[in-house]
Amino acid sequence: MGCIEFTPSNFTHQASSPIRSWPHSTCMVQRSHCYSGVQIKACLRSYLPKNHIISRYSSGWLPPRSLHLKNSFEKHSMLLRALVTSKIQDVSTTFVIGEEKVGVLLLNLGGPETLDDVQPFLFNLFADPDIIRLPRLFRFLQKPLAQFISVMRAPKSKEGYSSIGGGSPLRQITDAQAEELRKALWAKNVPAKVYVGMRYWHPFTEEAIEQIKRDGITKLVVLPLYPQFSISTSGSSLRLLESIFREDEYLVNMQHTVIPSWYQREGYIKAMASLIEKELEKFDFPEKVMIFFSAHGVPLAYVEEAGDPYKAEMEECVDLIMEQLEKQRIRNAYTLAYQSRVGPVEWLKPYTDETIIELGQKGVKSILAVPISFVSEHIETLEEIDVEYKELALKSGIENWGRVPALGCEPTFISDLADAVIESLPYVGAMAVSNLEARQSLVPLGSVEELLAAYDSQRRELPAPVTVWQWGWTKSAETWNGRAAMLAVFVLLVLEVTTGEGFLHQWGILPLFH
Ligand SMILES: C=CC1=C(C)c2cc3[nH]c(cc4nc(cc5[nH]c(cc1n2)c(C)c5CCC(=O)O)C(CCC(=O)O)=C4C)c(C)c3C=C
Ligand SMILES: [Fe+2]
Repeated sequence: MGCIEFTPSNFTHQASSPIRSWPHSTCMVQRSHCYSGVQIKACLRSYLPKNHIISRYSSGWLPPRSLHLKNSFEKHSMLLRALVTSKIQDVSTTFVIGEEKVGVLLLNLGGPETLDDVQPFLFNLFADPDIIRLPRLFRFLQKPLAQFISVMRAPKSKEGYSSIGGGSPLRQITDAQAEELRKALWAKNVPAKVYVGMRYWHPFTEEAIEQIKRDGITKLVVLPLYPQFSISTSGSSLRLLESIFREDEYLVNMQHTVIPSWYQREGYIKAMASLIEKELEKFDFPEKVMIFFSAHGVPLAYVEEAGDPYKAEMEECVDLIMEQLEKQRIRNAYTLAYQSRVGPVEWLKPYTDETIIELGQKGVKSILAVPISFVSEHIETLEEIDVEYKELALKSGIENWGRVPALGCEPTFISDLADAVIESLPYVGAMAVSNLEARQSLVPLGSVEELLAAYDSQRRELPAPVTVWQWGWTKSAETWNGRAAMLAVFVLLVLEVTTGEGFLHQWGILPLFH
C-alpha cells in the first residue's frame, strides 16, 4: 500500500487563529484504480486550499465503496477528495489537541417545556421572518402579528402539548443526542465539545454562542439537526447565526463550516432502513404493509417561488431509503405525503390526512408511518401521527397501524453524525468550496454566509405571509378562523392608530410614524 503525503503548510485564512504547529500529515489513499500520479496530484490540488503543498506522491489504492463510480475522473476526484477528508484522522486530532479548540453546534427548533411556555414559544416562531415573511412595507407588523397569532393559537397548542405530557420532549432528546455525539467524537479521537442552539426556545442559539465564546472555541462545525434543508428550518437557524456572527468580533474571526443537510449519508439511510425493517416485522404480513413516509410540510410557494430545496431533498431521501431496503430484500409499496400544514394557503402535496383516506378507499389494510423530516420525537409524531392520523386511518378502513420511532440516539445514526463532523473538519476555515463542489460533495460544506447566499442568492422574498391562520386542530375551522384573524388584525391596527397605544407602540415601532 502506498500513500499520498501532504503538508498543510498554512491551512488558515484568518490570521487571528493560526495553527502554529501543524505536523507533517500523512493521508492514506487506497489504490485499486488507474489513477495516474498527475491525476491524483490534480485532485488533491483541487481539494486543498491553495497554499497547501503536496510534498510527495507515491501510490495509493481505492476502497471498495468507490468502485461503482466508474469512468469519470471528475467523480473519482470528488470521491478521492472525500476519502482524503475522511482518512485524515491525525489531522483531525491536530485540530483539537493542538492550540485549536473544536466545537460542534447542533441547531434545532426547540419546544415549550411547560404549558406556560407555549404562547411565548409560538410568538418566537411566528416572529421569525422565515416562517411568516411580511412584504417589506409591512415588516413593522411582524411582532404584533406574531403576538396576535400566538395568543390565538396557544389554547389549542396547549391541548396538544398537555396530551403529550405537558411539554415538548425536544430539549431532553437533543441534549441526549449532543452527549452521545460528543462521546462518539471522542471515541473517534476528536475531543470536541458539543453545543445545542435552539431557534425558538431554550437553550437559544444566542445562549449556545455565549458558551462557545466562554469556552474559547476556535473552530466550529455547525450541524442543523434536520436531515433535509428547508428555508423554514435550517435556513432560519443559519440566518440567525449569520446575524449573530456579523455583530460579534470574536465570532467574525472564529473559523467555521456548515453541514447544511445530510439526508444522503449512508449511516443515516441505513439507520432509517433498519428501524423500518424492525417495525415491519411486528406486522402479521410484513410484505403487505404500505410504508408511509410522512414529512413535515412547508407552504408550496417556499419550493416553487423561493427555491426551497426541501421537496427535492425529501424525495431523494425517500428513494435512498427504499434503495437500501431493497438491498435488505424489502420491496414493499411506499408513498410520501406531507403533514402539519398551518393555515389555508397551499402546502406541499399530497397531504398526509387526504392520502390516508385515499389509501383506505383503495383497500390498503396496513400502514407503517415513517416520520422523515425530523430526528426526535415531538408533538407531531406523538400527537398528530400517533393519535390523529392513527384514528383517521382506522376510520378509513385501515386495520393495522404502526409507526417507526424517530432516530433519537440510535447508535448507527449518532456514529454517522460524528463521521460527518470529522469529514467536515478539514473544511473549517478553509476558503469555501465553489457552489458546484458544495452540491456534489458527499458532505456539502460552506460558511453560513455562503450557504445562505447559495440558497437565497437574491434575497428573494419568501412567499406572501400566511396571514390567515388556523388555530384549532381541526381543518374545518380554518376559513372562519382566518377571516376572524384578518378582521382582528385590522381592528388592532385601527385601535393602535386612533388610541396611540398597543403592540406597535409597546415595541417602539409606531412612534416612528408620528
Ligand atoms: C422539518 C421540519 C419542520 C418544518 C419544515 C417546519 C415548518 C413549519 N412549521 C410551522 C409551524 C409550526 N411548527 C410547530 C412545531 C414544530 N415544527 C417542527 C418541524 C418543522 N416545522 C417540529 C419538530 C415542531 C414541534 C416542536 C415541539 O414542540 O415538539 C408549531 C407549534 C406546534 C403547533 O402549535 O402546532 C407551529 C405553529 C410553519 C408555519 C412552517 C413552515 C413555514
Ligand atoms: Fe413546524
